[in-house]
Amino acid sequence: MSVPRSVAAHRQAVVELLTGVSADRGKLRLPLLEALGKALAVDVYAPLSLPPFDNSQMDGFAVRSADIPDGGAELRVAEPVPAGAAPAALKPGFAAPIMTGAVIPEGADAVVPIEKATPNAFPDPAAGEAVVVLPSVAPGTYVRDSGSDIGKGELALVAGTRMGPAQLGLLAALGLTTVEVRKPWRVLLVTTGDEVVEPGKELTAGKIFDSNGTLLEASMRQAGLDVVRTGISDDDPSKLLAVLQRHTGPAEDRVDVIVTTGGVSKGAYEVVRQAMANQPVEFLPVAMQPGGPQGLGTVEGVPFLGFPGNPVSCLVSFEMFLRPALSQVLGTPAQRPVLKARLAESLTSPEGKHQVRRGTMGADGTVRMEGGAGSHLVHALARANALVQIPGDVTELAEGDEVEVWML
Ligand SMILES: Nc1nc2c(c(=O)[nH]1)N[C@H]1C(S)=C(S)[C@@H](COP(=O)(O)OP(=O)(O)OC[C@H]3O[C@@H](n4cnc5c(N)ncnc54)[C@H](O)[C@@H]3O)O[C@H]1N2
Ligand code: MOO
Repeated sequence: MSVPRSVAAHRQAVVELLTGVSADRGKLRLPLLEALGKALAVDVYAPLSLPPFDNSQMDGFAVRSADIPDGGAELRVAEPVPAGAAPAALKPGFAAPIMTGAVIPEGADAVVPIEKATPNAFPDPAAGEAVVVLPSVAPGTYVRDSGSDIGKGELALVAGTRMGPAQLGLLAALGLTTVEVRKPWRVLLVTTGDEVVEPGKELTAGKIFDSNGTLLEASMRQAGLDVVRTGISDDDPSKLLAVLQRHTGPAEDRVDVIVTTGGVSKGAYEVVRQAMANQPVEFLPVAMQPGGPQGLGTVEGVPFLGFPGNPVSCLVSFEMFLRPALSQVLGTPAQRPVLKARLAESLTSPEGKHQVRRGTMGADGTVRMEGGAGSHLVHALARANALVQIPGDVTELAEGDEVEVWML
């Protein structure tokens, strides 16, 4: 019986396994929204400045600050400047009603918010000439300078950046409609087990629906991977190996990583273990629960990860090993946010095993457990928003104790 490997050592082994894969699958030009979650393939430089022109930060009056001495001044009201208009220059002695985002007229160098004007409402342009009394204002007040966010020609996003909402929003602000991203890695995902049937099919005695396929495909897609599914493999090892080998050849069908679920522990029909008998794949215990039994190696040179079959175990395996390793090797996906939280309840944990409980982080910084430690508890998993990390040397924690949580 081999000594269980630590969580950190197993994660490092996954990193090393993936480091051997060529990270460069080429580039792909996609419409912005289809690039969500993918990694930028090239540096992007700003084709224009942001803001593109000096503009007002407030609804108010654009003024020449030199026109207003300490104590304020009465100025004549000029033509209003709505957002989107190209205004005329501001004459000395005038104040132009200006809206947030509108171009600062030539000659103006500050904005006085409408709340500080007397009267504190914009005059009706149809009512003829008007005057307004304004307090003095320093040059530059409430003016958003052209290029103050980014200047034309500056580096907007560096190659490798993960395209989230903010990054895509920036590219849209720069007027871009498409972006070059790294072609995502392709993962072959195979769920196994004679007892497992596709959702939607008939559930006969002793059978259960396949939750792992959906759970892991969703996790992988969220992490920016392309997923190839084969359907559920039964308990025939030679058939399983043949399925995997269809995706390990030099052709188009070759994948970058293979992930299976189930068939890795100590039962009499461990299909994944048996299928890997002549492949450089190691089956080993990791000192973690859920996700203790793991398979790791290569099939015809393609990295292979054999996750355990329990649904929570395979999700935890993905979050603890594959997702962080991808972040490290590819730069995407982003790491899960790691927080400290206070336990809302006491708990116990098995000695010598890093336990990953599922919990809900509250707004008050406490975390409460969702369900028990069992790795079959998919309903409790669906209520959780965090993985609660309990190190292997901790066996008891009291309410209020601090724990590390990974936000899902
Ligand atoms: N004698 C021992 N038995 C077990 C050990 C052990 O060390 N000694 N380890 C236990 C632990 S921990 C885990 S985790 C599981 C891992 O088992 P396998 O990876 O071999 O997976 P299966 O036996 O195929 O399935 C386990 C469990 O999960 C259900 N399952 C499987 N696939 C799916 C799916 N696609 N969707 C939903 N549920 C699935 C399956 O029906 C089983 O209930 O082994 C323990 N046993
Ligand atoms: O380690 Mo298994 O993954 O508990 O359920």
